[in-house]
Amino acid sequence: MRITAEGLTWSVAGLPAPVVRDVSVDIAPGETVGLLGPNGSGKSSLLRCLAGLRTPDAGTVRYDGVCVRGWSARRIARHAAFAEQETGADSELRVSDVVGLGRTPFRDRWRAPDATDRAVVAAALERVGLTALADRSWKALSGGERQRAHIARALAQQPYALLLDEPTNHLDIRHQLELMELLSGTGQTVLVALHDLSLAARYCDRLLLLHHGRLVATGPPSTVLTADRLAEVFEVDAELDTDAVGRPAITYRGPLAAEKTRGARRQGRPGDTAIPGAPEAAASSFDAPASRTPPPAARRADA
Ligand SMILES: Nc1ncnc2c1ncn2[C@@H]1O[C@H](COP(=O)(O)OP(=O)(O)OP(=O)(O)O)[C@@H](O)[C@H]1O
Repeated sequence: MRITAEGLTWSVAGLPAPVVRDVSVDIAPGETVGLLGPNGSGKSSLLRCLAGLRTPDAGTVRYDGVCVRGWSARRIARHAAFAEQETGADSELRVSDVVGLGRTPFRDRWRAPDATDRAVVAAALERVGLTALADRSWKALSGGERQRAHIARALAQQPYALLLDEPTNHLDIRHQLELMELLSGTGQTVLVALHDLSLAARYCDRLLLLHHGRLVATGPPSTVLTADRLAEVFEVDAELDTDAVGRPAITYRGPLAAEKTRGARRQGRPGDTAIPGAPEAAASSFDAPASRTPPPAARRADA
């Protein structure tokens, strides 16, 4: 499924500037796109706008060219699954019940899960390596296990697109790598917010870089991740090299000294139009490559 947004702006009353500011993106079917940006740059808010959980003040979100404004949550959920950073841990449910919530958009309200639902849930648990914990109480899970269960819930939704907010932040390195391999191999459209730039560089086809709510760069990892941009946006001193498969390899020397970052902060504060060093941002926002992999074929009744 292609996800496009044009001129998205989302504000919160009382804040001096919109949280998401005039963002345009075009994510091709089957693409794995990393959403990067410092804390508070608007990644979660943009994901929520794209998942229909926030109504933008301006701009449109389209799934395969159809504007989703006014769509019910159920209809959205039949197209895109959204997994948030943190959710409540007090549930009395079993792990398989939580993953089974991903089947809700396809069931009548009062119908119990059927054999298809159970098979889909079992397959999703298997894909994230949680089969052995299917009957475990949700409350008993570790943070990383819970995070993998949320991914399983999103997979059980059998969406055309996955919108994931920092899905690796509680995972050990093996599970981080496994998850990124899983995501980049699903064939679904994936937009994933990540703080780990190296993971993003290695597994994503393309990156979107947000700063103060604006999209300041988009393109393949090798063009988005440059030493200058890491200095300007993340305020770190980094050295960029190329790894054995041609992806950027980052070595961090440390945070930039305060005097070096003051200029970048001044230039990037709310109200500015764009940060220096990223003049191509607006012009290159619509550079999605042609479809790489078709969306999952056999699914279920559509909206
Ligand atoms: N409902 C809200 N009410 C008030 N402020 C909000 C709300 N939602 C987002 N913000 C503010 O908007 C900014 C962007 O938040 P958002 O969560 O989208 O950033 P983020 O890039 O996902 O950050 P992080 O990397 O820390 O998770 C933050 O300053 C946040 O405090």
